[in-house]
Amino acid sequence: MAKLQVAIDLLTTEDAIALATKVAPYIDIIELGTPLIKSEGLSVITAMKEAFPDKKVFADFKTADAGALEAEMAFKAGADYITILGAVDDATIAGAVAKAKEYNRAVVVDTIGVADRVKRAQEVSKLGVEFVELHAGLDEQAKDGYSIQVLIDEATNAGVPVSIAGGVNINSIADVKKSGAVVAVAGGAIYGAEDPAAAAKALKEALA
Ligand SMILES: O=C(CO)[C@H](O)[C@H](O)COP(=O)(O)O
Repeated sequence: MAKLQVAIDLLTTEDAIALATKVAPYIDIIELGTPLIKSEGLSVITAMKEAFPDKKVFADFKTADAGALEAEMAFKAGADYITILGAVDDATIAGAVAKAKEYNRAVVVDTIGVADRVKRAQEVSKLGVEFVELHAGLDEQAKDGYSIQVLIDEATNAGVPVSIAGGVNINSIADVKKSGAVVAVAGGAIYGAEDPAAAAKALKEALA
């Protein structure tokens, strides 16, 4: 069954932990968004892992260089996963993967900004990453004509383990599931909901 990842794009540790507390029963992976980590620093990773030791904590670093160094920072702070950008040199991804092996953690490649996401997903999968995030970021989603269907079609054809991120919600979750993605990432559909727990529960049930 595909896992459900909540992307916490809030700005304080307090708000992030409060949200995670509400949705934890329905969530497999807790993602600390890039703005949250920039706002609070590495301490938010440590606080989240201490609060939820049984959940996977995903640090959305979106690292562009110094993969080994940044991976070590994330893993030492308590992260189970770090994201490295797919648009960068293979050496950056390979450096992070080597560190992940040392710490028994994992690397996820984020394809935000990559023109051919499927081709890059297939390439970086050979470097030993856990899975590849087929991702349309918040700015891309805000553009006229954006549809998550493009990510769903890409996941269906990827042939390597992928997640989908970019507007996953209750209307798209059935197609996300059908695509074979190993993880469905939902941010705004959960933290922006009037009842985040109910929203997470509905998404989790749709993946079952
Ligand atoms: O990484 C991100 C932005 O860069 C978001 O966390 C990701 O796009 C998922 O959020 P949403 O479901 O709100 O699109």
